Amino acid sequence: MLLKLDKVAKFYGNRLIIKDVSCTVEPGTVTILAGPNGAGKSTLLKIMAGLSEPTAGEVKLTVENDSIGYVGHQTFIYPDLSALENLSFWSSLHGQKNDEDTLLAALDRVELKRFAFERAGCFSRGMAQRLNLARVFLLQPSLILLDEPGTGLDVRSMSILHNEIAAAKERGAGLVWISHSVASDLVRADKVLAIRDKKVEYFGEAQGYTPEAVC
Ligand SMILES: Nc1ncnc2c1ncn2[C@@H]1O[C@H](COP(=O)(O)OP(=O)(O)OP(=O)(O)O)[C@@H](O)[C@H]1O
Repeated sequence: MLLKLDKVAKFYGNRLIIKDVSCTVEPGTVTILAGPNGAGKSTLLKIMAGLSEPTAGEVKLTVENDSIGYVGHQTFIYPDLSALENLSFWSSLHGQKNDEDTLLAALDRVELKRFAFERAGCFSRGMAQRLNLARVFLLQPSLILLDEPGTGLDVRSMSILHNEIAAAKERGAGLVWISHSVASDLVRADKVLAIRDKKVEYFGEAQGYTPEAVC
């Protein structure tokens, strides 16, 4: 087990967002986090990432903070640095020293190798999003938390994302993924955690989940 939530609740001020959320994330699995707009998916993912404290309940992690990769709505890319410098900087922040070949290979995986020495500030939204994915997947985290990582990606880039998700799962990472296309991404998932009306409506095998019933 990589992560366990036990009866997690979150209030913003006096407003209850989610309550009684219990689930586990196992190595080598993909869990889709589903639910309607405003259900509290991003809030829950931030709690899993340790970026937000639950108001009640427990979050148990068996991995170090450095082994959590989080892709939120912001890309955390430095516009004045090149793509390569961004990856190098990010690696060093996490105590990793990657040589140029490794960084170029990471850029190649997201089809940005030929832009390696260009300022990231000039990148299109999709390119920035792909660089952001390279940044997270490069570090090979044990737990990967993805908040709508497909936003701004075209069909080809979506397949890059799907390949990275599959490769991370293959090497034993546990992934929690807020997808904006739950119905089509179910085939890529092992489990679904669906939130509705502030609580868990479904936590179980992806095969047994019917998106229409929840969203
Ligand atoms: N920092 C915050 N302070 C106060 N309220 C917040 C904060 N962050 C989120 N909320 C509120 O909490 C609720 C859940 O938001 P959240 O972003 O977690 O939902 P979501 O399921 O990810 O939504 P979406 O599918 O639209 O991205 C929303 O009503 C939102 O306005």
